[in-house]
Order: sequence, then C-alpha cells, then structure tokens
Amino acid sequence: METVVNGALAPDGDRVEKRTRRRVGNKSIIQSAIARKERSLRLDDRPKKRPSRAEPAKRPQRSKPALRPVKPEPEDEWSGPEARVAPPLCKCTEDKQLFMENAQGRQFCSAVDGIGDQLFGCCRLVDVTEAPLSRPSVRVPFGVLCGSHRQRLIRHNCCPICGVFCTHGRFAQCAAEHHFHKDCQQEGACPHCADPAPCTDITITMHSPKQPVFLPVQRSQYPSTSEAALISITAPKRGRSPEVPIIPPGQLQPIRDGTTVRLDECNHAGLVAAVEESDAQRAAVILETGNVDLHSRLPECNNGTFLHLAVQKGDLPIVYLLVAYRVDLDALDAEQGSALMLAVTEHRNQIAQYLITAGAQVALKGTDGMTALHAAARTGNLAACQALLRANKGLCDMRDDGGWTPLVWACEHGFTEVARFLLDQGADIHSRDVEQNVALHWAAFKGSAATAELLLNLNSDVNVVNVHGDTPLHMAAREDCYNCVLVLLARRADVSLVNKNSETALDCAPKTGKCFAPLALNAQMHFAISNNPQRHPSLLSNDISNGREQNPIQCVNDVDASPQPNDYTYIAKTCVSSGNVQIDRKVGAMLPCVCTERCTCCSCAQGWYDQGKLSADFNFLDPPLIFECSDLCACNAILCPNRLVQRPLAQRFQLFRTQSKGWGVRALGAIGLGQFVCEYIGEILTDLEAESRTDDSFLFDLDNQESDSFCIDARFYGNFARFINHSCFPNLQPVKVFVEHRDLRFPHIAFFAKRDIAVNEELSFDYGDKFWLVKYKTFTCECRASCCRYSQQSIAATLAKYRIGSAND
Ligand SMILES: C[S@@+](CC[C@H](N)C(=O)[O-])C[C@H]1O[C@@H](n2cnc3c(N)ncnc32)[C@H](O)[C@@H]1O
Repeated sequence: METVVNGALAPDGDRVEKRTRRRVGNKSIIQSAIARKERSLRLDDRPKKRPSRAEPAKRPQRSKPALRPVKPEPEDEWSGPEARVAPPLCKCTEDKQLFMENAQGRQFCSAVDGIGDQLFGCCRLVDVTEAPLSRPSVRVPFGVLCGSHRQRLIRHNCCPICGVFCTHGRFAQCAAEHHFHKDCQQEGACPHCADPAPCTDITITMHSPKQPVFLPVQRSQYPSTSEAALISITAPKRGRSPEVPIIPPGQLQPIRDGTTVRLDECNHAGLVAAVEESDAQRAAVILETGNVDLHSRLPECNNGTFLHLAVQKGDLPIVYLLVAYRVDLDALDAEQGSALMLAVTEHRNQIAQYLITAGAQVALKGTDGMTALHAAARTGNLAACQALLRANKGLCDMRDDGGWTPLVWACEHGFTEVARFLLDQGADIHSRDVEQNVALHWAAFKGSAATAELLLNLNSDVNVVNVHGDTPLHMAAREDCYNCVLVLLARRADVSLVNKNSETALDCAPKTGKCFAPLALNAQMHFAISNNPQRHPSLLSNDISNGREQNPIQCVNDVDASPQPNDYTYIAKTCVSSGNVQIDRKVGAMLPCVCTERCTCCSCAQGWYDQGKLSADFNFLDPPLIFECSDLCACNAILCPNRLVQRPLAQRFQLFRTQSKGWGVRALGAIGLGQFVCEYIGEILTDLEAESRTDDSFLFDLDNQESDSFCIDARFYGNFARFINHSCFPNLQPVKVFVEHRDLRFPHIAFFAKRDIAVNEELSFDYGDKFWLVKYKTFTCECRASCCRYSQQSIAATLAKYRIGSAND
C-alpha cells in the first residue's frame, strides 16, 4: 500500500490494486460504520417535472433483480459465457436520475472506504447539482459520490451487502471481478451478479501519490450525508422554476433512519402494508425494487390503486413517491372515483393540489358523471373548488348525469360560501337540471336560508317552477324548512301558485310542521288583499287626462317599479298635425235632420242604437258605418238617441300595470253589451307619413275604399285608449262612426262592448292578423285566452293557416 490513510483518502489518483487472496473481513466494524452514517434523506423528494404521458420515461428503466441469487438448475452446464450471465442483483451501474438538494449545494462524498479493519469517510466535496444519487443495492441508502467513487461503484468495487467500498485489504471477487466482503456473502453467490461459482480471495492495495491527510474537522462532519436533504428526479441546477409543485419541506416528515426492509417484504403486500402504516421510507425502498405493479387493484380501497390508498390515508409523502414512480394519476376505482376526486371529497387539499399540478385530469367524470369540482362543491370543499377552477375554468358549469352543476350541489348541501365562490366565477344561476329545477329549488329543498338569500340577491326568480309546477316555496314547505320559507315569503314568493297536482305551498306543508302557520297566515293575507276591491295599490296618478275627461282616469301599478307613462301628450279629441290631411267638412254633405226633439222617424235613425247602446241585432262581425246626428241637426242634443260617441265618457276607467303586456286599461264599473266605451284618439296621418314613423305600435288603420288612406297614431298624442291591449277573445268592438262631417276617409273609431264587461275587467280589442304577422317575430300574444291565435304555442299554426289562405287567394 503506497498511501496509508489515517482518516481520509487522498483526493486524487487513488488506484486500487487487486490480489487474489482470501480476505478475513471484520463485519461488525463495517455494520457499525454504516449505522453511524445516519443518512437522513427526507422523502420530500420533489420531482421538478413529471414526465408527460406522451414523453418517453425520463427515469431510467428499473432493472428487476431477482432478490435471491439464481441457483442454476441441475441440468445447467455452466459451460459457455452466456450461461454464466445471471441477472444482476446490484444497482452499481444503474444511471439513476435522482438528485439530492441541500442548502449549500455541496457536501462530502458519502462513500465509506474499507481499509484493512478500519472504515473511513471520503473527504471530497461533491456538487450535488452534478452528482446523481446512487447506491450499490436497495439494501444501502442512497448517497452522492465523488467522481472517483462513482467510477469504482460502476466497476462493482462497492459491496452491495454492506455498502462499504473494497478499498484496501482482503476481499472476495467473483469471476466477473465484482468485489464484496466474504463475510457479507449470504447465499454463496456473488451479491452483484448472483454467480454461484466459488469466489476468489483477493488483496487490493490502494495507491495514492499524496500523503494521507487526516483532518479532525472532517471527522466532525462525518458522516457526510447527515444534513437534511431532499431527493429530486432532476438535477436542481438544470431546473428552471419547477413545474411540479413544491411541497413545503415542513409539511413532510423526515423518514426514519436505518430502515431495513426484508427482501420478502418487497412485494405487493409489503407496499400495501407500508402505505397503510404511512411508512414512506419502507414504501420508497419497496418501490425502488420495481417489484410491485403499480397498476394493480386493491380491495382495501374499493379496487382503486396504491394512489387511492395513499390518498385515503392522507399521506402526502407516499402520494409524492407514487407519482414519482409514475402511478396512473387518473385510474378510477370501482365507483368510478379518481384519486383526485377522493382527495377532494376527503378534504385532503394538499394532496389534491399536488395531484392537480402533477397533471391529474380535473375534468374527468366519475360516478354519475360528476367531476372533482362536483365532489368538492358537494362536500363544501372551498379550497379544492378554488384549486380546480384555477386549473380549468370550464369546469364551472359542467353538468353531471342529473343535469346538476357544481353550483346546484353546493346549494343542495347548503354550502353558501362555495355557492358564492362559484357564482363569482360565473356559474349560471339559471341553469336547469333534467327536471327544470334551478339552484334556488335545491337551496329551498335543503332549507338553506342563507344560500336562498344569496341566490335571490343575484336575481334568481323567486317563483320559478320546475316540471312538476313546484316553486322553491313548494319545496321548502314540503320539507318544512322554516327559515327558508320565511326568506322566500319575504321576497314575495307567491303563496297562491299551484303545482301540477293543484297544490299550493300550504297544501304541501306538513300540517303539524313549523311552516304551516306562516304559510297559512300568508295565504290568508294574500287572499284578503286580492279579494278586497278597496285595496289601494300604488297610485301613480289620480288623473292621467289632466282634467280632459269627465271622469278622472287613475294610473296604478302594483306589479313593478315602472312609473306613470309620460312619453305622450294626453288629448281628448283627435288632432291633425300635417297639411296632408284635409277633412271635407262641407255642410252640403251633412244632410242634417229636421226632427224636433228625438230623432225617431227621420233618416238619421237607422236603427244602430237602441236605448243608449247598439241595438240587439247589431252586426258585430261586419259592423256598419254609423252616422250620428250633428250640430247641424234640428233634434235635441240631449234627448236625441242618435248621439252616443259625441257624448262625454260615461264610464270610469283605470290605467294599470299588467303582468306581461306593459300598461292596460280596466273598467272600474260594469259595462253592458253594446254600450259605447271610448274612442281611439290620436293624430290623423297619411299612410305615407305613418310609414316613416319608427314606432308603429299605436297605429290604427282607417282603411277605406277611397284612394287616399289614413290612420290614427296615438304614439305621441292620444287618450287612454292607446293603452288598450289586444286579446284574441276581446270585449270591445271598434266601429266607424261619423259625427261632425261625412268625409268617409276620417271616421271616429268608437269602441263598443261586444259582451258584458265586469268590474275590473281589462278592456281589449283584436289587433288583427296584420299586426301579429309582423310582431310575432318580436313578441307573442299574452292574452291567455283559450282561443289565442298568436301565443308562443299557437303562432306557428296560425302562420301556417295564413299561408294556406294566402295561397288559395
Ligand atoms: C297600443 S299598445 C298597448 C299599450 C301597451 N301595453 C303599453 O304599455 O303602452 C300595443 C303594445 O302593447 C303590447 N301588447 C298589447 N297587447 C298585447 C298582447 N296581447 N300580448 C302581448 N303584448 C301586448 C305590445 O307591446 C304592443 O305593441
């Protein structure tokens, strides 16, 4: 031996000589030295980048060594060189791309040299960013080696049983020149290659050009790998910022030292046990053997994989290890649950976050078509919802097999904060499930008053109905959810609404439950209000005519916040605003009567009127023109029965806000069949002028047989009749009436009752096909008459009939 080492090997040029002599080893010293090495690799081994599925594996292929030396079958001849090549047991030549990180980035080489009967740690500093972790076998902990020791490891100079380098002294050598300690040899075969042939004793002499230097400080730093270290699967120096999450080191427990795993534990059952006992180090050792199929299914966790089991145990280090060993992140268990879904459901949020960043599919659908976000919302796991939506915004409104979005699940389980978060992220508050329920139905079903309030504040319709006709109030009442019922009632839920079984919410409430009394009281109040003619809805005006009508016309609105309409000028007599309208008022055309007092026998009395109304045989289907007596007539203006339209309004009317047609007009007193009701007052225009007006909603055609045609537009000037809506079952009939002239182009449009009209009944007339054939594209009829021809449901049939009719014409 040229260089005697009293503590450390000289850094450069050491050379090992071999002599074929039998060695007398000192096993106890070797073992105690290994024990002293106190390696504290922590399983906080953070892969910097998980290989994507498409990429080839970046990790080297693991060899699968036989754990016992392979004994040759009796008939084996061992004659040729091939027969002597047994599967390798050692890992000396494995190029493992695992790296160690520590704070300084440099540390002493982990090698222990056996020199005679003594053991020495190597004094070389190693840049851990350059040196991958290595070891001679799975029995020996990982370490960083200097270049020299790495070379010697590759040349099988390190004993795979005890991990000590065969540096100087007497050792055993197999035919392939692998070194080990004779005393370590257990089965009579080479612990490197399992060659069962008897080994040879050799003497190795170390040569070094330098004098050995013993540094006391070196002892104090020995063992070299005592510092806390992290394993990484890529060299830290090469890394850009890591793509796989950094798990804060404090979150992971250092693994225990000196873990030994029996070879017969390095199998499926051993790994199950290690995971169940949360023994990360044992799991690491077993995984490293490559003996366990990570795709195998475990009855212990519902036929999931080891990943499911580790998630179930909540063991982040083991999850981390399994991911590093490329377990399938998206494998589903027997109930179609992925490990991510399990983590989310069990509120293992660190694990969930780690799995997301490691590449687990967040949009995967499991049981009942639910994603991990559904699971997170259902279990009120706000942090997981945030992490999942950060990963994929598109999850927000994904529906499961029931048509339920994550928002619905959060509402159904009363997780208001989760619901608020999802709504903030743009979740659709109006999304309907397969039974047309919205989130508010589910909040009501659960009885979550806070969630219901949140949804109502964001404009969810309080009276929305599902396919059964149930409103949220029906649901809350049925479940006897008192607080929720109160919130819904306070937000104007309609107690009078009935579902398809003709039940009100009160009918659904258990008679002995808490909700029955408030619902009953509310229903009584509703009944009292809607049946009391004396009630005072919000009165917006006492007289919209501003004194222009004999009876004031009130304007009320108890439906919404619309103010009194004021975008027109109220007039009580038709006006003309252009020179294009020239009414022929020549006296000669008037033919005034000469009756005294009542017109009973003169030509004026054509039998249109009888006792102050249209005569009983009046033809409402094809009304005749009516010519009333005028100021030129000799008859008594008060007594003459041929004067109705020219008299002041006899009835009382009210302008009111309808539910779906804007403003409307109602009669405040009963009106009998045939009675004159009111006139359609507005501006007389030529058709040409009317064409140029943008709003055609208030035009009334005065079509006549003459060449010129005109209309009345009540858009800018008009009386209350401009607010009379259309009905397919109208109570008014427009009739052309002439009073002060006989110019047939300019009749008065007088509305007569075509049937008895009840108190508070809305007035209506038929706007006709011409109106609806244009307007149906914008809106459809809301008259709700059973014979309605222009509603959303009936318009198609009407159009079809119309087209057939036009074709036949
Ligand atoms: C002459 S205005 C009637 C007054 C109108 N409701 C208002 O608020 O000013 C005609 C307009 O009323 C609405 N309307 C009238 N009858 C309707 C009906 N049966 N269904 C739906 N909308 C109707 C339509 O907007 C139509 O263009």
